[in-house]
Amino acid sequence: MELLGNNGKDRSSLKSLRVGFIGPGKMAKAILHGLTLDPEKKWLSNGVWVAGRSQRSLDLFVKGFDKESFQLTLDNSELVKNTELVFLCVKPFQAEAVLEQIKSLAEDKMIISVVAGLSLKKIKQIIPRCLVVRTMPNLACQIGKGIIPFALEKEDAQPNKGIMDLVHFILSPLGYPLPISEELMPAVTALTGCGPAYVCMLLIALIEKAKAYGFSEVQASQLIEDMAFGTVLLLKEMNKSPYTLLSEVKTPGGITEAAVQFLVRRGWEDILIEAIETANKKAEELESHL
Ligand SMILES: NC(=O)C1=CN([C@@H]2O[C@H](COP(=O)(O)OP(=O)(O)OC[C@H]3O[C@@H](n4cnc5c(N)ncnc54)[C@H](O)[C@@H]3O)[C@@H](O)[C@H]2O)C=CC1
Ligand SMILES: O=C(O)[C@@H]1CCC=N1
Repeated sequence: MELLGNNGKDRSSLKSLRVGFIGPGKMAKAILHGLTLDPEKKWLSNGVWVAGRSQRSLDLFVKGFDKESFQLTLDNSELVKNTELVFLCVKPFQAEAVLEQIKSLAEDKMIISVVAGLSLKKIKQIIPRCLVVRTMPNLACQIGKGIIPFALEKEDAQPNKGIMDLVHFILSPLGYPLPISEELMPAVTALTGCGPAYVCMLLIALIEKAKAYGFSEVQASQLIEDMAFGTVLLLKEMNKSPYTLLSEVKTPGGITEAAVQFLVRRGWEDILIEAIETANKKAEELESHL
């Protein structure tokens, strides 16, 4: 595959790589923002192609960016014709139709799919001669802090090392790329793909309670968001585990312990675990239907 120059080891060919996004939605925008964080700006210098279903969605997508850097199209095939690296960012049930549309033009190109439930096998069934990467990022890609588990096809038992390095190289401006085996995709979908939603639910509950105690909306948001931010930063900067920090906050016989014991009695952890299992099951079901 020419684009990969010597199995991904030759990076000089990447300088001229043209990137495209099919599906100008939330995830594509997060990835685009993430790519702009790359210090060499290598991905955007050749012009970025974006394909969508309506001109309005395309215009909204590039709002806030330098429009000159983009080629917008309503034709997915035109995008694939003009790019070497395609981020597939449509909803799961839209993906197969898109792959069928682009299949004759996508041979020998690289497709990075973020589509939940869409297997490597399914993509290769439709486009046998493309290089495909299956990922499950989260929206923190937008600020270069995403977790990006990815799976590659395996030649024999192991994925090709050169390709693995290349994928790291492409995805690293978005955060933390993590190679995993494809069987774990439903699990990471349930944990880190959906994860920002669980964190937001916790924050919303606390913000609502702060408002009920009489804090203004602005104060309540600041109190809770900064508390959460400080907590995670403390874990990271002091290399502390959540288990340790929990025991440090929880004075024996004290106030935190009263709240923690209540949560344990009410099965808070079990509820969360069941929610993750529900998401995992849903991701597996999606995979069997796509
Ligand atoms: N939102 C999230 O946090 C995450 C989403 N994903 C995956 O990313 C994918 C996209 O999700 P979102 O960005 O949230 O959805 P979205 O609805 O914001 O974006 C999908 C976009 O695809 C466009 N589209 C639909 N059919 C099309 C077609 N035939 N050709 C071109 N464009 C078409 C839609 O108009 C829309 O702009 C999904 O498959 C989802 O599983 C993965 C990880 C996290
Ligand atoms: O809710 C969803 O289906 C997608 C997958 C992970 C996050 N959003």
